This record gives sequence, C-alpha cells and structure tokens, in this order.
Amino acid sequence: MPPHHLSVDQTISAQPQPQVSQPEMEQAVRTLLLGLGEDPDREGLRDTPKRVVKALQFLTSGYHQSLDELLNGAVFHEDTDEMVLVRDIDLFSSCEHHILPILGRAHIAYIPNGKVIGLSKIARICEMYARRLQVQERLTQQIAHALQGLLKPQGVAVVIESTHMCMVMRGVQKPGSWTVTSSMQGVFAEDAKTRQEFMSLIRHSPSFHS
Ligand SMILES: Nc1nc2c(ncn2[C@@H]2O[C@H](COP(=O)(O)OP(=O)(O)OP(=O)(O)O)[C@@H](O)[C@H]2O)c(=O)[nH]1
Ligand SMILES: [Zn+2]
Repeated sequence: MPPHHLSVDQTISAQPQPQVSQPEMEQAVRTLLLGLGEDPDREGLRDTPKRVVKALQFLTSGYHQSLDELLNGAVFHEDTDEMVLVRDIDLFSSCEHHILPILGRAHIAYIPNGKVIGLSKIARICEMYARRLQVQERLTQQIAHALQGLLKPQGVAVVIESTHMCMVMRGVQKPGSWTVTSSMQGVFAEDAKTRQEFMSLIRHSPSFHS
C-alpha cells in the first residue's frame, strides 16, 4: 500500500529497514550518471554515488525514527490552558514526486489539556516527518495528528509555508511561489476566534532574531 494510504498510527511508527544493499544503491546512482551522459569514473564523480546515497539516506532518515524515541519522555503534566506556539521552524523536506527539496517553515501551536511537551520536541516531530518523501499536505497533517495523539490537547494548529524546488528549478519554473497548507484540529477547527488568534500570532514579526 502506498504510504499516503497508511493510517495515522502506522505513519507514526518507524518504518522497516530497507532490503536493498548499499552497493546496489550506489550502483543505481552510477547508472543514473551514465544515463545523463556523464563519466562516473572521472575524478570529481568517483565518490558521487556514495555521497548521493549518504545524502538521500540522511534526508529520509525520518523513516527510521519513532515518536517514542524522539520524545524521550518529555511530556509533562501542567495545569495551563493557554496557547503554546512555536513559529518559524525551518523546514527542509523532499517532494515524493521528484525527490527535490521543499524549503520553508512551519508554525505549530496547541492548547494544552493537562499536558505540555518539551518545546524542542515540537521541532523534532516536524523534522522526523520532513525527513521522509512527502507532499506538503501530508506532512502538515502528520505533525498535527502526532501532537493530537500524544497530548490529547484542546486543539492543534499547524501551518506550513514552503517553496518547492520542483516548481522553481524545473517544470512550471515559478521561483516566487509559496504553498501554504494548514491542519486545524479541535478548538482551532471549531472556534474561529482561537483560529484567528493563531493566524495573527504567526503573521506578527518577532522583535528580535537570534
Ligand atoms: N499537492 C502537492 N503536489 C505536489 C507537491 N510537491 C510536488 N507536487 C506536484 O506533483 C505534481 C506531479 O505532477 P506530474 O504531472 O505527474 O509530474 P510532472 O510532469 O513532473 O509535473 P510538472 O511539475 O507540472 O512538470 C506536480 O503538479 C507537482 O507540482 C506537494 O507537496 N503537494
Ligand atoms: Zn516535486
């Protein structure tokens, strides 16, 4: 079954280890280079198959992570019901259609319901799903569903703003285009005022940059 048909629970767990060996993967890159009319034995390309495989493995390393592992227990009981927002999280993913970069940022908020999560873990959850072959819509949903499942909060809101290199460097070639996707759960879906508060907080520019 293709990954986009997996249930949320299945997408949350780590994927099985690949059945293809490292040399087989490197050989495939060598074949690609040959097909492109290159000489894979010239000095500059000699280690390229190895490098490409290593780079792709890093960029898809999210398949081998699990929420349990990255959370490291950092969910705490806390009696607060105010919105928590981590905005402007740098995001680097790869589109599943072309294996080209998706570059952008994510804004992730939730309203607690007795539990809070370590702030860095919000960015780590985002990274785990970004380091897989993705479409932006699914990435957005997976992050929202993961937080919803972990914290059972009053609501979760995720907005991702990205530019897709497959639309910039090739194909339709639209460098200025941004794709904005959102997933609103719980009170963010039900209550327009809460949603508006979130939207205005992510529009506001912070007064300093670290
Ligand atoms: N919905 C969605 N589409 C995406 C995403 N990333 C890439 N795409 C699109 O996936 C589509 C694939 O379309 P195809 O016609 O099969 O592929 P293609 O010939 O390379 O298409 P062009 O990019 O239009 O040249 C394109 O419209 C891409 O813009 C994404 O994150 N979400
Ligand atoms: Zn693409």
